[in-house]
Amino acid sequence: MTHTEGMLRDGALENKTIIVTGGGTGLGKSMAGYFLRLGANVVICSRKADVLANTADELRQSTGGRITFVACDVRKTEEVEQVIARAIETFGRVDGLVNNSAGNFISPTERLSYKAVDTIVDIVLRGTYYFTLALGKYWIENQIKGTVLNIVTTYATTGSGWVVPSAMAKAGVLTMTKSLAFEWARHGIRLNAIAPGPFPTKGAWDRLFPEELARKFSFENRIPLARTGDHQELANLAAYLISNFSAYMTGEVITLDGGEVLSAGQFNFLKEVTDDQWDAIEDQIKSATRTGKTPE
Ligand SMILES: CCCCCCCCCCC/C=C/C(=O)SCCNC(=O)CCNC(=O)[C@H](O)C(C)(C)COP(=O)(O)OP(=O)(O)OC[C@H]1O[C@@H](n2cnc3c(N)ncnc32)[C@H](O)[C@@H]1OP(=O)(O)O
Ligand SMILES: NC(=O)C1=CN([C@@H]2O[C@H](COP(=O)(O)OP(=O)(O)OC[C@H]3O[C@@H](n4cnc5c(N)ncnc54)[C@H](OP(=O)(O)O)[C@@H]3O)[C@@H](O)[C@H]2O)C=CC1
Repeated sequence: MTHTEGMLRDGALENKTIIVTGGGTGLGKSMAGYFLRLGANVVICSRKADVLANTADELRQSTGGRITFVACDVRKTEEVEQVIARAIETFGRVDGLVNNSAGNFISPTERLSYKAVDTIVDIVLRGTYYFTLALGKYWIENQIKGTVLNIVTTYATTGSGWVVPSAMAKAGVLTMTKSLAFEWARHGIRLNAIAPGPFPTKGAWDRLFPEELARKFSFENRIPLARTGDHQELANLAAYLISNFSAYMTGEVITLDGGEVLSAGQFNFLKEVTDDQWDAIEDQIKSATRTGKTPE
């Protein structure tokens, strides 16, 4: 068994219909593909109909699963409602939602226009709560114990410069996850989140790790486990969180980042110390301890 293999058993998502926003590309596409392999019906949506159509064809062929797509800008409530209506029309009901659509780019904040900030916040925060609110109303009215999975980021908790609109919006999504998890638990609706570290995708790399940066920074130095994530690792966790296997978990955010977020540890700079230096340091500390000991 390796980390690039599917984790859940065949049929683990049988009879579930799951909407994956931003499911035409990147991590959304990988999650959608794995959900199909586990027997789910999948609806993918985003703005680009041609990208969605190609992905739906590809995944239908590679998995033999049931998938449909609807073009939708998550910032428009009427389009969000159309996706849900089409999912119900096609598959009879909706059981799960993965809020994965996002917009982001690195920039010094003082260079941003108001519109640039609004664009990111609207896609990430507004888009997520529009979809969650619309489905929550449907689930409560129809007594369906739905599940929401929100894809956030590690800096939703730590904060981060140079991606401030995304950090503000993802933090809002995280707070919504926890708040609604409590409020809607009485309806059997669960909400959880994943905070991924770096997982190579064209969308993220073009906007957050362009060539100019890639030449200067290496993931091997940055990430304790010395690699980026594999899409299947994220899909495995997502499938678990959207499945009934996680029925007792709600309001949780799970970090999947090879330990990247732990770099704030105050003594982590000691990574640079060699074995010989440690021998000398140990001697110094022990000697200071002996000198400082109170005589018996
Ligand atoms: C050292 C190691 C670090 C490695 C890090 C690795 C990666 C870690 C990942 C961390 C977390 C990742 C989170 C993610 O969200 S990744 C997902 C990224 N994917 C996308 O963003 C896909 C969708 N994005 C887009 O479509 C566009 O990028 C955009 C969000 C901008 C939306 O496009 P749209 O066409 O709707 O908008 P406009 O082009 O009209 O732009 C709107 C305003 O924004 C201004 N803008 C756009 N880009 C920039 C820029 N680069 N800098 C400054 N301003 C920008 C644009 O000018 C518009 O404003 P104005 O009209 O006022 O000019
Ligand atoms: N890759 C990584 O390292 C990390 C990613 N993440 C998160 O993972 C998720 C997926 O990102 P990733 O796969 O890397 O990047 P992608 O760019 O591939 O995915 C973003 C998706 O969002 C869709 N989208 C953008 N704007 C809208 C909109 N207005 N309405 C509907 N859909 C929209 C895009 O499709 P379209 O353009 O057709 O609308 C695209 O499919 C995001 O939430 C991101 O924040 C978090 C941490 C790290």
